[in-house]
Amino acid sequence: MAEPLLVLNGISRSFGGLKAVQGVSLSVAEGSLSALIGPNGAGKTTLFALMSGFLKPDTGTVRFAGQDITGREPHRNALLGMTRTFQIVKPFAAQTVRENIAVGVHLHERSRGAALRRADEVAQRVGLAAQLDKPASDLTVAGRKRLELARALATEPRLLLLDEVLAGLNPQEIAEMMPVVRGIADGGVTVLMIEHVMQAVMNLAEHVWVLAQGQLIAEGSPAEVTSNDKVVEAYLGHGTAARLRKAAAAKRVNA
Ligand SMILES: Nc1ncnc2c1ncn2[C@@H]1O[C@H](COP(=O)(O)OP(=O)(O)OP(=O)(O)O)[C@@H](O)[C@H]1O
Repeated sequence: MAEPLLVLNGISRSFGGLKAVQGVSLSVAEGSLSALIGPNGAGKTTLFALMSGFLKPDTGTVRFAGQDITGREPHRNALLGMTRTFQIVKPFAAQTVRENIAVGVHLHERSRGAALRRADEVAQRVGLAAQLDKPASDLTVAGRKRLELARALATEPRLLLLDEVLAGLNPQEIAEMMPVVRGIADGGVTVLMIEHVMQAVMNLAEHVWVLAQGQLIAEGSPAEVTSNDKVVEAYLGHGTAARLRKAAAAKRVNA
């Protein structure tokens, strides 16, 4: 059987005395659309940085596309097909949307003309075709999120790591963005997303990993993890699962 596209084995990373990520092992299957969730400060972004080479793990290994890439620079990982987006979106404000997307295309394409033409195709995929000539600074928050997605997609990833692409969007913008993410996965790109918007996790993800205080505490389908006591407690505090069950039982008796 072919090795999964991404395999983490016992990954740990501390910052001073803080164990941000502790002994995380997981495998991402090629072609899947999955999510990494967990409370604030759980270590999700750190784990993305460890996968993609922005940080080096203290211990553990990262394998991607059949190769050991532990500690390898992000640029080399992008060439191999792993690209991440960032929570804080920073486009080149004075440049047009087309030029910003072309920056991503240039990973594999030297010709300026070809990169700009390819940018138009990528913009189409994320719903930015009408904004191509605008400076990036003119985009709304939702537009900037789409641009961040487009720049990543322009590098032609096999694995796309999305760090909260829905954060800061209103419910309508979230509803409009979800099919874009689905479309990218349907187009053959393996997607792993960090996401706090549970509606998106429930609707999009086939598989979910839950991180709390640097450790994986659960994994499974969205329905499985959201009904897991450990997960409820990680989000809402110790004893919550029991309290919720008690409240639900009392409600049934009173009904
Ligand atoms: N470069 C760093 N130096 C020191 N501490 C860091 C660094 N990066 C992250 N941390 C700490 O590591 C822990 C995990 O942070 P991380 O950003 O990975 O969490 P997260 O799950 O992505 O949180 P959020 O959902 O709020 O974005 C936090 O306590 C954070 O303060």
